[in-house]
Amino acid sequence: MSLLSVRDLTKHFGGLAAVSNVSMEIDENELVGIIGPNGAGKTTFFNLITGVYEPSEGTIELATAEGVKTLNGMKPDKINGYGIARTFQNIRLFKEQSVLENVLVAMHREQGNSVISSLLRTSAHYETEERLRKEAMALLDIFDLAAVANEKARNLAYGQQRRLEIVRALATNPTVLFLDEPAAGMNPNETADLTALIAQVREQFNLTVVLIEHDMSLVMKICQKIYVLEYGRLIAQGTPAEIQKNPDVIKAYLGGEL
Ligand SMILES: Nc1ncnc2c1ncn2[C@@H]1O[C@H](COP(=O)(O)OP(=O)(O)OP(=O)(O)O)[C@@H](O)[C@H]1O
Repeated sequence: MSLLSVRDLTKHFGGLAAVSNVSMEIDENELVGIIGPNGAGKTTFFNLITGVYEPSEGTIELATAEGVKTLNGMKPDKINGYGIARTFQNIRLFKEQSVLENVLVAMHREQGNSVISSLLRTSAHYETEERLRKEAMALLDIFDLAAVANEKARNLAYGQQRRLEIVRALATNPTVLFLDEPAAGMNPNETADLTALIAQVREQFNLTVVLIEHDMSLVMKICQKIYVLEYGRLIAQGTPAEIQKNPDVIKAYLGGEL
């Protein structure tokens, strides 16, 4: 079986089928892009996989160390515990906390550190804290954020905040990383740097990456496989080269250049 297997996934909002009969098989270590016009159902698809919404129909299965898990109906934290992490289209940081604290909070959720052990402040607790701090700093360093570790998140430049979001997702130690428009609002240089970083961390942490992105330069450059949604339906799938010449895809983008 693939790592993530989605079958006939459907989500209705009243009379609207935001996602309609979508099936996907995503393999371990694959880098997958999901594209489509505004309102095509891309974010809803992410919300279904990550437990924000429950599917109206269909199944989502993830191969884990404990066997195949059906994710339908699971809460986001539990799904995260099985190795799926995500970022959001709109930045969701703790703006008044430092960059480092933002990462540590994400790690603590993964460690399941109890309030009691924090209160007792045992030496084991201090050792764990120190190890987590080092890991957090190492992650921040990869994303060129170590120098601003003690800054409040609100003081970071926009592109840095977007990178910090990815660090926070990585801090939960995922096997699959879902990125919702990671390059949104970035300039071409920032987008190019981010593209390289995503490819690098995928390699380094042996991750599977699924990203929604409107920036075609990023999608076409790094994705091995692209899925195209339109009005909630999957209208095409293939390699970047196949997608670029697919007539249905070109039509969906109103004849625009891909
Ligand atoms: N909670 C909700 N309640 C009602 N309708 C919703 C809800 N969430 C999404 N929709 C609708 O579902 C459809 C798909 O929205 P979605 O945000 O998934 O599209 P998208 O492809 O991510 O769009 P964009 O590229 O603009 O972010 C849209 O018509 C949207 O208005």
